[in-house]
Amino acid sequence: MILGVIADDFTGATDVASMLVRAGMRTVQVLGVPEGDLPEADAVVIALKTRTIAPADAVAQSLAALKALQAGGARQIYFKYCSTFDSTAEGNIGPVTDALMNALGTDFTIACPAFPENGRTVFRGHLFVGDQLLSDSGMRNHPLTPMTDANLVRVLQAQTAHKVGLLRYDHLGNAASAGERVAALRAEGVRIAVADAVNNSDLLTVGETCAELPLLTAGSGVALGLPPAYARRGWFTPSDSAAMLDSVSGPAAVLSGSCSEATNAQVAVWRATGRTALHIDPLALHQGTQTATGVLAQARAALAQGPVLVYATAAPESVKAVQAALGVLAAGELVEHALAHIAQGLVAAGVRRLVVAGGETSGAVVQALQVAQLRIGAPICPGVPWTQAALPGNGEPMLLALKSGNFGGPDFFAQALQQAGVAL
Ligand SMILES: Nc1ncnc2c1ncn2[C@@H]1O[C@H](COP(=O)(O)OP(=O)(O)O)[C@@H](O)[C@H]1O
Ligand SMILES: O=C(O)[C@H](O)C(=O)COP(=O)(O)O
Repeated sequence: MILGVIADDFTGATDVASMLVRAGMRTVQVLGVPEGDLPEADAVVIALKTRTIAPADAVAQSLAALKALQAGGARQIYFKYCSTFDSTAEGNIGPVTDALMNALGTDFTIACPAFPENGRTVFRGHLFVGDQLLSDSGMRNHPLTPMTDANLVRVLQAQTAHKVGLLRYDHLGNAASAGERVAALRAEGVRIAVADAVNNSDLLTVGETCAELPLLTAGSGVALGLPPAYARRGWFTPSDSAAMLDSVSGPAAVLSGSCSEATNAQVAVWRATGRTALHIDPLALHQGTQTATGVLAQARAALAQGPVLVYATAAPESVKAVQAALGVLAAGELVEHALAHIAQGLVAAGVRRLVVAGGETSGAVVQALQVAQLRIGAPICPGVPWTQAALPGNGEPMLLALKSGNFGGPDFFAQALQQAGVAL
């Protein structure tokens, strides 16, 4: 193993795994910290569900993942978080980064969430989503991690006691210049440098500059720049390793717990087609006037007519009203548990092609399905591949597309299902 990745949510894990596969690395994703040995691969991605949990718990799980990756022989560790730097004020990007640095005995790393292909760029330390500052984008309304400050140096400095600096765009013309700037930052006592990146060329420079650091922290974008740097060092030979997933038949479904602008649009497009779309109302769930079991029964009945969408996805004002009534974390858990229960019931009813929208949602669903490992297939869109799991017990194949909330075009759900051979 060359690269060991610790991802703080499940869609982010498949996102970075997909980027590594595209760059020719044989990549396997495991879900949670496995008991036994890690599979043999160029890169192993350990998907955790630590983005919004208590910092101490996120640190403990990340250190356990580090231990497993080190036992697997990883040369470099990559802490993967969201391209929109999703975190609460307490963390967990800062606390986990600090803990991993201490465990690895390193005094310097970078923080580079940029993913220009999906409109995430960092300029002078400020994160942009398209042409909007992060704090002006839809991410300001995220249910669990509202991002209200685009200045990443300031955001990260509030999460760590170590000095945070900036590897600015004008030092990224080439790896030599970037390396000189890194040396200067280290001499100034900077331990974590936010790295600008406004295009893929910057990511290639960052990859070459950072390929021999014990640790780097990033979104999935840097996974574009690292493999070429590894190949230049003779560490691996790129191959077309995107898994040819099995052809899987059987009913299909979409479960959506993301409330991002992109997912709201995707739900609206699906509903406009007249296909089955079943709404989960968190307040009704809480009051008992709606139950996950009841929605599951409706969904199972509708499978005979074709793929079904079950969604809690809602506009920001509706989400805020639910959170005011139930509490932020309680509302999130209530919906995640409902969608996880429905996922279990749909798989028991024969669903074998499943799209899940939302990082926390995907974590809850995949954990409920007790899936241990994913083979990474071809991308549906940048950052979202189809993956293949073996269901516990009989090992029957199942296709899963774990969609990051902000990724994919308006017609993503139909596009994904058609790519998996579903007739719509
Ligand atoms: N209508 C709703 N009201 C309140 N919370 C909701 C609602 N729908 C979904 N949620 C919660 O919002 C969170 C969305 O997070 P996530 O699944 O990671 O989506 P994203 O990928 O867009 O960040 C989850 O905890 C989910 O349970
Ligand atoms: O946007 C990214 O970098 C990742 O794909 C990711 O972490 C998405 O997280 P989300 O919770 O699904 O938005």
